[in-house]
Amino acid sequence: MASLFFRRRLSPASISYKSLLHGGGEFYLLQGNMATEASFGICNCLRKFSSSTAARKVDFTDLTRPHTWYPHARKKSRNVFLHVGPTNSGKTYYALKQLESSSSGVYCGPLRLLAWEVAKRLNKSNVPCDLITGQEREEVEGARHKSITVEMADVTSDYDCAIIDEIQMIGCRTRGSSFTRALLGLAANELHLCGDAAAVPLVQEILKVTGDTIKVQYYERLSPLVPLKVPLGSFSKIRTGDCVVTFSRTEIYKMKKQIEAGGMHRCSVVYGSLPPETRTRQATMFNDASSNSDVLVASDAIGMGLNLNISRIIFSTLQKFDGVEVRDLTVPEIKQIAGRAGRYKSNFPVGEVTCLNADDLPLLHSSLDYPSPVLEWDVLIKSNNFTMQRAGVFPNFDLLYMYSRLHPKHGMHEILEHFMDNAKLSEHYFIANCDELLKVAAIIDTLPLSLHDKYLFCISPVEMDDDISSQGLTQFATNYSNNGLVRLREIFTPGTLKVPTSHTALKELESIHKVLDLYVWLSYRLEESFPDRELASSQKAICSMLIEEFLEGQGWQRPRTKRLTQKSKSISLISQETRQKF
Ligand SMILES: Nc1ncnc2c1ncn2[C@@H]1O[C@H](COP(=O)(O)OP(=O)(O)OP(=O)(O)O)[C@@H](O)[C@H]1O
Ligand SMILES: [Mg+2]
Repeated sequence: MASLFFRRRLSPASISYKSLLHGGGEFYLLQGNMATEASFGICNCLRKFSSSTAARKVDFTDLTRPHTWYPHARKKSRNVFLHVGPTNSGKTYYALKQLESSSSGVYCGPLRLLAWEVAKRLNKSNVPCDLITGQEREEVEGARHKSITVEMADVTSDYDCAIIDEIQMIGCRTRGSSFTRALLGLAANELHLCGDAAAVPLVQEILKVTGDTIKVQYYERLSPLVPLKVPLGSFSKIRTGDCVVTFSRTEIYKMKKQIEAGGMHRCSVVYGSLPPETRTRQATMFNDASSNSDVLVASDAIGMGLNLNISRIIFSTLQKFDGVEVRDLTVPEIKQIAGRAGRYKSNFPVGEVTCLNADDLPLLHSSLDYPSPVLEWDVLIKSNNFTMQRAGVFPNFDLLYMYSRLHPKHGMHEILEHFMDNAKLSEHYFIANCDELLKVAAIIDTLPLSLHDKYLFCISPVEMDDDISSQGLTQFATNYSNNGLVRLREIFTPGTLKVPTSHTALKELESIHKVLDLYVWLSYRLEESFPDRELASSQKAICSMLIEEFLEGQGWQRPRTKRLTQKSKSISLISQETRQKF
């Protein structure tokens, strides 16, 4: 029974490295090769599973030994290097140097933008490098290196060198389990972990049972970051290289308008729900001294690892709405964002940081002075997105499946809830928050889909709080369940996209982009059933082009540099062709 199970699951549709994950989005579990991941502990369960009496004795909710799920990595004695220190201290730079000189390797980043940046950098240094995220596969001939989003980590391949960037994300309530999986599962001779020193004790504890060798290397900031004693006070004092940080999209556009009304500056904008390609172009434009854009207005979407030519960070507020409540920014959040100013080797070697309002300065200064990184975890636990000194873990599909065999009447929602309520964990782990999955499960449980299909829809990059995005998912799942084939045109009419004329229309276009992105994600996992990837991709490009036209209308200017002009042209060409088609 166990082998049949494996054979069936190893069929291309269900497994192939083309995998089950999405990257750069919001929730990620699982990976390319579920069956192999089932590994030692679970294999034993599978064997026992052939006898239903024995199976009943196995507690599939026992997640106390996640390191045993990765037999491939456990066969290696890995040299683990922890590169820790403040922002802008060269951690990622050093690790990437090791990757570049390795015979094969993988960079695992927390964001699509970082994966793109690293792939570009390696290819530029003549190290052919594939780019793989949930929604992209850019393969380069002869590549033995990959730059990926962490959820795409392949725990069945051998690497000479692997990097996991921003390892402190292991404590993130939703995405931490993907970092844990990469940490325990990457089969690399050398594993480089970059991030905050706060992660050191936890990583050391977790790796005590793996037999790996660990070395910790501490870094110092490469260029100074100066907290200013005076607030900005007014946008009339904005200057080239400034980045104003605020957390709502309405505020971002309001501030952009206010700054541009002064007639001295043009602003690029970067925030989470902008399509990633638009975010990159906005950031590139800001970085390019010859473009018109010289000021950035951004949310904390700039907060991780990105290298931007920022001279001064100006916090317009030190509070943000985190989806549940308005709360103060945590110390690490403030440090991460402030750390974007004065990047080493950028146009501004000395960074400055201040607030718009004088009232916020004391909190800013005390946060930047905060001494003990380990204590920071105490602060982290109070924020809703991190947990203290524990790493996220989540049952892989095998466990859910085996549990479901014992409880055939249970839908995905009940199974997930059961794991949430009953999971046994060791003291270093917490079970990842799966609220988003539960919302999807409640919808797809009404459809006659296999558990595997349901699982796929659950882990897809849908934002259930976004009406259009959740409607898109429901429609895709319904059509898939009815016909086994989902044509994009059944849900979306190409040729109807327009430049938004209001903020509501802009938001709608951003959501449509998310639905198209979801289609592309599904098309990489259910290729035959979602055949219109090319159309979805070209429509995504149109969405970002129209959003950029909106930004232009808001005072933003198209870049004048040759490289960027060519980029814009190719996007226009795609859209023209697509428009002609319809
Ligand atoms: N030895 C070096 N020579 C040249 N440039 C360097 C060197 N070290 C770092 N840099 C550059 O300095 C900038 C910051 O380095 P890096 O991105 O590695 O910092 P980091 O510590 O990873 O920061 P963060 O915590 O924000 O991710 C990058 O632009 C990087 O290319
Ligand atoms: Mg870094």
